[in-house]
Amino acid sequence: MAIAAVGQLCSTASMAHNLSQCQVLVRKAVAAGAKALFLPEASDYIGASSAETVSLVRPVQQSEFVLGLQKEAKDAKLPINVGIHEPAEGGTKVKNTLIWIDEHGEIVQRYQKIHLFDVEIKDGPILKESTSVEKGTEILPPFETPVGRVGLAICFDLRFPEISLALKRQDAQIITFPSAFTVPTGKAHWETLLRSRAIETQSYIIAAAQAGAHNDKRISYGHSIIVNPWGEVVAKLGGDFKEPEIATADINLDLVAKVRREMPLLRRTDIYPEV
Ligand SMILES: O=C(O)CNC(=O)[C@H](CS)NC(=O)CCC(=O)C(=O)O
Repeated sequence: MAIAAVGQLCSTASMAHNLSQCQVLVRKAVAAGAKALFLPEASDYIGASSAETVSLVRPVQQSEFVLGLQKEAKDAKLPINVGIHEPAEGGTKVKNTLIWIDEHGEIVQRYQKIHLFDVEIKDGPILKESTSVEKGTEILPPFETPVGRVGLAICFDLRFPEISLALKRQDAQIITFPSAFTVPTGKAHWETLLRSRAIETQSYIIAAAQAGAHNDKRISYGHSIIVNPWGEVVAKLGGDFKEPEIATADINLDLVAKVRREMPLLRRTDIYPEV
Protein backbone atom coordinates (compact mmCIF):
# COMPACT_ATOMS: atom_id res chain seq x y z
CA MET A 1 0.00 0.00 0.00
CA ALA A 2 1.19 3.51 -0.78
CA ILE A 3 -0.31 6.85 0.16
CA ALA A 4 -1.50 9.21 -2.60
CA ALA A 5 -2.18 12.89 -1.95
CA VAL A 6 -4.58 15.17 -3.85
CA GLY A 7 -3.73 18.85 -3.64
CA GLN A 8 -6.21 21.72 -3.88
CA LEU A 9 -5.26 25.31 -4.67
CA CYS A 10 -6.62 28.45 -6.29
CA SER A 11 -4.47 29.36 -9.28
CA THR A 12 -4.41 32.96 -10.51
CA ALA A 13 -2.62 34.57 -13.45
CA SER A 14 0.61 34.71 -11.39
CA MET A 15 2.85 31.69 -11.97
CA ALA A 16 5.03 32.69 -9.01
CA HIS A 17 2.03 32.74 -6.68
CA ASN A 18 0.78 29.40 -8.03
CA LEU A 19 4.22 27.82 -7.60
CA SER A 20 4.36 28.97 -3.99
CA GLN A 21 0.94 27.38 -3.35
CA CYS A 22 2.19 24.11 -4.89
CA GLN A 23 5.33 24.25 -2.74
CA VAL A 24 3.07 24.31 0.32
CA LEU A 25 1.24 21.27 -1.06
CA VAL A 26 4.52 19.40 -1.63
CA ARG A 27 5.54 20.01 1.99
CA LYS A 28 2.15 18.81 3.24
CA ALA A 29 2.29 15.71 1.02
CA VAL A 30 5.79 14.82 2.26
CA ALA A 31 4.71 15.30 5.89
CA ALA A 32 1.78 12.94 5.24
CA GLY A 33 4.11 10.25 3.85
CA ALA A 34 2.63 10.42 0.33
CA LYS A 35 4.37 8.55 -2.50
CA ALA A 36 2.82 10.79 -5.19
CA LEU A 37 1.09 14.17 -5.28
CA PHE A 38 -1.75 14.90 -7.72
CA LEU A 39 -2.38 18.58 -8.56
CA PRO A 40 -5.28 20.18 -10.51
CA GLU A 41 -5.76 21.14 -14.13
CA ALA A 42 -4.15 24.48 -15.05
CA SER A 43 -2.14 24.64 -11.83
CA ASP A 44 0.44 26.88 -13.56
CA TYR A 45 -2.12 29.66 -14.17
CA ILE A 46 -5.74 30.50 -14.87
CA GLY A 47 -6.23 33.51 -17.11
CA ALA A 48 -9.23 35.84 -17.04
CA SER A 49 -9.71 35.60 -20.82
CA SER A 50 -8.69 33.45 -23.78
CA ALA A 51 -6.21 36.16 -24.78
CA GLU A 52 -4.60 36.14 -21.34
CA THR A 53 -4.45 32.32 -21.33
CA VAL A 54 -2.51 32.40 -24.61
CA SER A 55 -0.28 35.32 -23.58
CA LEU A 56 0.91 33.62 -20.38
CA VAL A 57 2.00 30.32 -21.93
CA ARG A 58 5.69 29.27 -21.88
CA PRO A 59 7.46 26.11 -23.04
CA VAL A 60 8.26 23.92 -20.02
CA GLN A 61 11.99 24.73 -20.25
CA GLN A 62 11.11 28.41 -19.75
CA SER A 63 8.22 28.07 -17.33
CA GLU A 64 9.19 29.21 -13.83
CA PHE A 65 6.24 27.17 -12.59
CA VAL A 66 7.28 23.87 -14.20
CA LEU A 67 11.01 24.34 -13.48
CA GLY A 68 10.20 25.17 -9.86
CA LEU A 69 7.97 22.12 -9.48
CA GLN A 70 10.58 19.83 -11.08
CA LYS A 71 13.05 21.04 -8.44
CA GLU A 72 10.50 20.36 -5.69
CA ALA A 73 9.89 16.82 -6.98
CA LYS A 74 13.63 16.12 -7.09
CA ASP A 75 14.42 17.63 -3.68
CA ALA A 76 11.48 15.87 -2.01
CA LYS A 77 11.89 12.66 -4.12
CA LEU A 78 8.15 12.94 -4.71
CA PRO A 79 6.48 12.24 -8.09
CA ILE A 80 4.04 15.01 -9.06
CA ASN A 81 1.16 14.88 -11.53
CA VAL A 82 0.23 18.40 -12.59
CA GLY A 83 -1.95 20.14 -15.15
CA ILE A 84 -0.27 22.93 -17.11
CA HIS A 85 -0.45 24.86 -20.39
CA GLU A 86 2.04 24.45 -23.24
CA PRO A 87 2.32 26.38 -26.51
CA ALA A 88 0.61 24.79 -29.52
CA GLU A 89 2.15 24.97 -33.00
CA GLY A 90 1.38 28.26 -34.70
CA GLY A 91 1.42 30.43 -31.58
CA THR A 92 -2.29 31.26 -31.42
CA LYS A 93 -3.40 28.50 -29.07
CA VAL A 94 -2.18 26.49 -26.08
CA LYS A 95 -2.29 22.81 -25.18
CA ASN A 96 -4.05 21.83 -21.97
CA THR A 97 -1.62 19.17 -20.79
CA LEU A 98 -1.04 16.91 -17.84
CA ILE A 99 2.52 15.93 -17.04
CA TRP A 100 4.04 13.33 -14.75
CA ILE A 101 7.21 14.56 -13.05
CA ASP A 102 9.10 11.63 -11.53
CA GLU A 103 11.03 11.55 -8.24
CA HIS A 104 14.18 12.70 -10.08
CA GLY A 105 12.41 15.84 -11.29
CA GLU A 106 12.12 14.63 -14.91
CA ILE A 107 8.98 15.00 -17.03
CA VAL A 108 8.42 11.40 -18.10
CA GLN A 109 4.78 11.38 -19.32
CA ARG A 110 2.56 13.91 -21.06
CA TYR A 111 -1.13 13.83 -22.02
CA GLN A 112 -2.99 16.52 -23.99
CA LYS A 113 -6.71 16.95 -23.11
CA ILE A 114 -8.88 15.45 -25.86
CA HIS A 115 -12.34 16.80 -24.97
CA LEU A 116 -12.69 20.59 -24.76
CA PHE A 117 -15.26 22.40 -22.60
CA ASP A 118 -17.43 24.50 -24.92
CA VAL A 119 -20.68 25.28 -23.10
CA GLU A 120 -23.40 27.89 -23.00
CA ILE A 121 -25.63 27.19 -20.02
CA LYS A 122 -28.50 29.60 -19.42
CA ASP A 123 -27.86 31.41 -16.11
CA GLY A 124 -24.76 29.22 -15.81
CA PRO A 125 -21.27 29.17 -17.18
CA ILE A 126 -20.48 30.24 -20.72
CA LEU A 127 -17.03 28.98 -21.59
CA LYS A 128 -15.45 28.18 -24.93
CA GLU A 129 -12.21 26.37 -24.23
CA SER A 130 -11.57 25.69 -27.93
CA THR A 131 -11.01 29.43 -28.54
CA SER A 132 -7.64 29.20 -26.79
CA VAL A 133 -6.91 25.48 -26.60
CA GLU A 134 -5.88 22.95 -29.25
CA LYS A 135 -7.38 19.53 -28.58
CA GLY A 136 -5.25 16.42 -28.14
CA THR A 137 -5.51 13.49 -30.51
CA GLU A 138 -4.61 10.41 -28.48
CA ILE A 139 -5.06 8.50 -25.26
CA LEU A 140 -1.77 7.97 -23.41
CA PRO A 141 -1.14 4.35 -22.37
CA PRO A 142 -1.13 3.85 -18.57
CA PHE A 143 2.30 3.77 -16.89
CA GLU A 144 3.87 2.44 -13.68
CA THR A 145 4.27 4.78 -10.71
CA PRO A 146 5.05 4.25 -7.01
CA VAL A 147 1.28 4.24 -6.26
CA GLY A 148 0.17 1.96 -9.12
CA ARG A 149 -0.44 1.98 -12.89
CA VAL A 150 -1.81 5.42 -13.74
CA GLY A 151 -3.96 6.48 -16.72
CA LEU A 152 -4.23 10.20 -17.43
CA ALA A 153 -7.38 12.17 -18.29
CA ILE A 154 -8.36 15.78 -17.57
CA CYS A 155 -11.50 17.49 -16.24
CA PHE A 156 -14.19 17.51 -18.99
CA ASP A 157 -12.80 14.13 -20.21
CA LEU A 158 -14.63 12.83 -17.12
CA ARG A 159 -17.96 13.09 -18.97
CA PHE A 160 -16.89 10.62 -21.67
CA PRO A 161 -16.74 7.09 -20.18
CA GLU A 162 -14.96 5.83 -23.31
CA ILE A 163 -11.60 7.29 -22.29
CA SER A 164 -11.81 5.74 -18.81
CA LEU A 165 -12.87 2.38 -20.24
CA ALA A 166 -10.01 2.51 -22.76
CA LEU A 167 -7.52 3.23 -19.95
CA LYS A 168 -8.97 0.37 -17.88
CA ARG A 169 -8.70 -2.01 -20.85
CA GLN A 170 -5.03 -0.99 -21.08
CA ASP A 171 -4.71 -2.06 -17.44
CA ALA A 172 -4.82 1.22 -15.52
CA GLN A 173 -5.35 0.77 -11.77
CA ILE A 174 -5.73 4.50 -11.11
CA ILE A 175 -7.33 7.13 -13.38
CA THR A 176 -6.75 10.85 -12.80
CA PHE A 177 -9.12 13.77 -13.44
CA PRO A 178 -7.32 16.97 -12.44
CA SER A 179 -9.99 19.63 -12.82
CA ALA A 180 -11.22 23.21 -12.67
CA PHE A 181 -14.95 22.46 -12.59
CA THR A 182 -17.48 25.26 -12.61
CA VAL A 183 -19.64 25.61 -9.49
CA PRO A 184 -23.06 24.89 -11.07
CA THR A 185 -21.87 21.82 -13.01
CA GLY A 186 -19.83 20.68 -10.03
CA LYS A 187 -22.83 20.82 -7.71
CA ALA A 188 -24.93 18.90 -10.21
CA HIS A 189 -22.48 16.27 -11.50
CA TRP A 190 -18.94 16.16 -10.02
CA GLU A 191 -19.12 13.43 -7.38
CA THR A 192 -21.65 11.32 -9.30
CA LEU A 193 -19.47 11.29 -12.42
CA LEU A 194 -16.29 10.45 -10.48
CA ARG A 195 -17.92 7.63 -8.52
CA SER A 196 -19.47 6.28 -11.74
CA ARG A 197 -16.07 6.16 -13.46
CA ALA A 198 -14.60 4.37 -10.41
CA ILE A 199 -17.41 1.80 -10.28
CA GLU A 200 -17.50 1.04 -14.01
CA THR A 201 -13.71 0.82 -14.40
CA GLN A 202 -13.14 -0.79 -10.98
CA SER A 203 -10.23 1.60 -10.54
CA TYR A 204 -9.11 4.28 -8.11
CA ILE A 205 -10.11 7.74 -9.30
CA ILE A 206 -7.91 10.63 -8.17
CA ALA A 207 -9.34 14.06 -8.92
CA ALA A 208 -7.44 17.14 -7.73
CA ALA A 209 -9.48 20.30 -8.15
CA GLN A 210 -9.08 24.03 -8.37
CA ALA A 211 -11.15 25.84 -5.71
CA GLY A 212 -12.36 29.38 -5.14
CA ALA A 213 -12.16 32.64 -7.12
CA HIS A 214 -9.32 32.81 -9.69
CA ASN A 215 -10.27 36.32 -10.85
CA ASP A 216 -13.47 38.37 -10.80
CA LYS A 217 -15.06 36.19 -13.52
CA ARG A 218 -14.20 32.65 -12.62
CA ILE A 219 -14.81 30.45 -9.56
CA SER A 220 -14.03 26.73 -9.29
CA TYR A 221 -15.97 24.10 -7.38
CA GLY A 222 -13.16 22.44 -5.39
CA HIS A 223 -14.12 19.16 -3.65
CA SER A 224 -10.94 17.29 -4.60
CA ILE A 225 -11.57 13.61 -4.09
CA ILE A 226 -10.16 10.08 -4.18
CA VAL A 227 -12.62 7.25 -4.89
CA ASN A 228 -11.76 3.56 -4.46
CA PRO A 229 -12.60 0.83 -7.03
CA TRP A 230 -15.80 -0.05 -5.13
CA GLY A 231 -17.00 3.54 -5.58
CA GLU A 232 -16.40 4.67 -2.00
CA VAL A 233 -15.07 8.17 -1.36
CA VAL A 234 -11.85 7.64 0.61
CA ALA A 235 -10.53 11.22 0.68
CA LYS A 236 -12.32 14.51 0.17
CA LEU A 237 -11.80 18.26 0.52
CA GLY A 238 -14.38 21.05 0.71
CA GLY A 239 -15.39 23.76 -1.72
CA ASP A 240 -14.21 26.92 0.02
CA PHE A 241 -10.70 28.13 -0.57
CA LYS A 242 -8.69 29.48 2.36
CA GLU A 243 -5.27 27.93 1.86
CA PRO A 244 -3.72 25.14 -0.22
CA GLU A 245 -4.81 21.80 1.25
CA ILE A 246 -4.23 18.11 0.70
CA ALA A 247 -6.25 14.98 1.36
CA THR A 248 -4.69 11.52 1.35
CA ALA A 249 -5.71 7.90 0.92
CA ASP A 250 -4.00 4.53 0.91
CA ILE A 251 -3.98 3.07 -2.58
CA ASN A 252 -4.66 -0.65 -2.11
CA LEU A 253 -3.90 -2.45 -5.37
CA ASP A 254 -5.12 -5.73 -3.82
CA LEU A 255 -8.56 -4.10 -3.59
CA VAL A 256 -8.43 -3.30 -7.33
CA ALA A 257 -7.63 -6.97 -8.03
CA LYS A 258 -10.30 -8.22 -5.58
CA VAL A 259 -13.12 -6.08 -7.00
CA ARG A 260 -12.21 -7.10 -10.56
CA ARG A 261 -11.96 -10.79 -9.59
CA GLU A 262 -15.23 -10.88 -7.64
CA MET A 263 -17.28 -9.01 -10.23
CA PRO A 264 -15.76 -9.44 -13.68
CA LEU A 265 -17.22 -6.86 -16.06
CA LEU A 266 -17.01 -8.82 -19.28
CA ARG A 267 -17.98 -6.61 -22.16
CA ARG A 268 -20.30 -7.85 -24.95
CA THR A 269 -17.99 -6.68 -27.70
CA ASP A 270 -19.83 -9.02 -30.05
CA ILE A 271 -22.77 -6.58 -29.71
CA TYR A 272 -21.08 -3.19 -29.25
CA PRO A 273 -17.58 -2.03 -30.14
CA GLU A 274 -14.70 -2.40 -27.76
CA VAL A 275 -13.03 0.86 -26.71
O1 LIG B 1 -9.08 27.53 -18.47
C1 LIG B 1 -8.01 26.98 -18.16
O2 LIG B 1 -6.91 27.52 -18.26
C2 LIG B 1 -8.08 25.61 -17.59
N1 LIG B 1 -9.14 24.83 -18.15
C3 LIG B 1 -10.34 24.70 -17.60
O3 LIG B 1 -10.63 25.27 -16.56
C4 LIG B 1 -11.33 23.82 -18.30
C5 LIG B 1 -11.74 24.46 -19.60
S1 LIG B 1 -12.56 26.01 -19.41
N2 LIG B 1 -12.48 23.54 -17.45
C6 LIG B 1 -13.26 22.49 -17.63
O4 LIG B 1 -13.05 21.63 -18.49
C7 LIG B 1 -14.45 22.42 -16.68
C8 LIG B 1 -15.41 21.28 -16.98
C9 LIG B 1 -16.67 21.39 -16.20
O5 LIG B 1 -16.84 22.25 -15.35
C10 LIG B 1 -17.73 20.41 -16.44
O6 LIG B 1 -17.53 19.42 -17.19
O7 LIG B 1 -18.83 20.61 -15.90
